Amino acid sequence: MSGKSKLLKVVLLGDGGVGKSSLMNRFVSNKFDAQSFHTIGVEFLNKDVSVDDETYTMQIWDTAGQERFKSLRTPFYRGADCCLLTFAVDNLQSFRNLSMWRKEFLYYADIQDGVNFPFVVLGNKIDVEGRQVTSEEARSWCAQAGNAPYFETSAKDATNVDMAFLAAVRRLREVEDQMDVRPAHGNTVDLSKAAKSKSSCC
Ligand SMILES: Nc1nc2c(ncn2[C@@H]2O[C@H](COP(=O)(O)OP(=O)(O)OP(=O)(O)O)[C@@H](O)[C@H]2O)c(=O)[nH]1
Repeated sequence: MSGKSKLLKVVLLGDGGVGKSSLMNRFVSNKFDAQSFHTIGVEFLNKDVSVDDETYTMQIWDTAGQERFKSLRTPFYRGADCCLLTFAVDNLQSFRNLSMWRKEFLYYADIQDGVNFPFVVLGNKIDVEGRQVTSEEARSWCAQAGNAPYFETSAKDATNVDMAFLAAVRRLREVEDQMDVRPAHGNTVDLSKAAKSKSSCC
């Protein structure tokens, strides 16, 4: 791939054990380790991709989901271009914690406009029996969280893994396109008022 690809920082978040490292390894190296160890802090891997004729280097940051590693992972959220919020469909608590993960990300990444940030949600381990979260429940959570795209994945058998990561790039492009066409109310300077205030000043 040419040296012109854009670098995208993608952060993977979710409870410990939901399969974040396994998803990253499946996507980047097409490998799966049934004995995957918990991540300590963060790790990252790069993968070059092509989406709608544009090339990108996805820099995927895999974070440690366990609570005790919070202070090690949060400094890495700043500058993220997209965030993959991950839970395991056989673990209800990991689904309930999605709101907490979204909030933690927005706070430490210092992002005010969460609705317009490109999140993608992954319900992983769909190959496992004993599902505790339905697709409808997951979709309805995504709808109220800025309409984040939702994918049901299996890092084990590779179901939808590529699609979910590439969706993060597409979501980012969509959000950027929306921002481009939206009038910039917050930054608009009313020149007539500016002129008035200047004339009344000292
Ligand atoms: N059956 C099945 N097992 C999976 C899948 N994804 C991950 N696992 C297993 O789940 C366990 C935890 O996976 P990890 O990828 O280490 O989870 P993690 O989210 O990175 O965990 P932390 O590093 O603690 O945050 C490992 O034993 C994996 O082999 C999947 O899609 N299906």
